[in-house]
Amino acid sequence: MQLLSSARRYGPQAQRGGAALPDSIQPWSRDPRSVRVGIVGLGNCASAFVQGLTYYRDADANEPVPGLMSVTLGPYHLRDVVVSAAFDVAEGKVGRDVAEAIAAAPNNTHRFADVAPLGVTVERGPTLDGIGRYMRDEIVESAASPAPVAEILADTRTDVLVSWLPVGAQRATEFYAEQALQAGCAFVNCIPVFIASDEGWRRRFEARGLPIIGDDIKSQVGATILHRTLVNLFHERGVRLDRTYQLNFGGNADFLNMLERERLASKKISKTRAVTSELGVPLPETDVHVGPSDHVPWLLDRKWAQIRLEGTGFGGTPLNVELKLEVWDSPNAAGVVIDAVRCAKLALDRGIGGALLGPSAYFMKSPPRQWHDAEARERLRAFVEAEAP
Ligand SMILES: O=P(O)(O)OC[C@H]1O[C@@H](O)[C@H](O)[C@@H](O)[C@@H]1O
Repeated sequence: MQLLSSARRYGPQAQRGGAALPDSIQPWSRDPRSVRVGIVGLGNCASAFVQGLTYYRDADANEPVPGLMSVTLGPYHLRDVVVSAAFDVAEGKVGRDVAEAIAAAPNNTHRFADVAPLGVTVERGPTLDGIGRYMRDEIVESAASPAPVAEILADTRTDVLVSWLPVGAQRATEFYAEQALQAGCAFVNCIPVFIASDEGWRRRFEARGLPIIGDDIKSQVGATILHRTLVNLFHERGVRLDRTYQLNFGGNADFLNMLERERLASKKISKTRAVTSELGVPLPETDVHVGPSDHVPWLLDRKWAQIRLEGTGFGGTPLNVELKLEVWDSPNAAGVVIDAVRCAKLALDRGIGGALLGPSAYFMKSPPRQWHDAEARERLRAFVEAEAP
């Protein structure tokens, strides 16, 4: 796809690196048959997402397909999701076709599809706080100057902007949320920076009539949903939970980046709240430990989670659960995002703006409103079937 010149639309001062962006870009007519997705951050998660679009292209909507929650969602088959724009900061990715960029270092996820060139070139986004201390050794920053993001989103008629920025990228996340608002895109925030769960941001998306789903992706069968399910089970079956931990380690850039403890504040809050929100009776903070724990390079994009729950059962007897989860981290999250972007597009189609509560609760660890996963799933169904926002 040829990106149209932004100069044509807004004049020279709005070109690459230029300052003046319009307050908002006029809405263009959206294609009712496709979901056009802009990607921020061409890391492992984006790789799994893009590979999935190829891998499941011909999935049969009439039978269950291993690995997929939904082949079709509303009117959209998975093959209706197309990549319209992409942004990164790494020299090995900027200026390349998306299909090539997803294979570039330090990406190290499982390769399960041969992706043909998409005709979409990765644009240079601004770096801001997007490269952590430990990532500086892994990433050579592109020498290109930053592209005018909002204008590219508008020119490429992007419906939904998805953020897969690294943990701790507060300013970069806010920058892209702002660009989505200006360009008229829905926003799906997969990282633990509070946007959908922040009232101020939520109001701004509502005022612009743009949907937002966030924050912090909850994997298909990942550490968070497993831990939540067990905590809820203890409660429902009358076992008192006394203390619990969830230790996560893996070999991808996410885990390397998270060795920088200062970047972790919002991640720990997000993961911990996702678990403690399932508690029937609150526990002292000292008895709950949930978070990323270490980087083990040879695990590549695999994530291992060690989860323990210690409780008190009938007659005061101890009842403990110890489990280990082994997953490929990014493919485990990608399918969830393929559903999230289709929900965001459905909301655009229906003229619904602001936070999508049911989808956010089902897909994300830190939604604006938490529900148990079974209820969130029911609310998601009601949203897709147009019974509720
Ligand atoms: O397995 P969980 O707890 O649902 O979390 C998984 C996701 O958490 C996100 O914060 C990571 O950036 C993703 O890479 C990861 O897949």
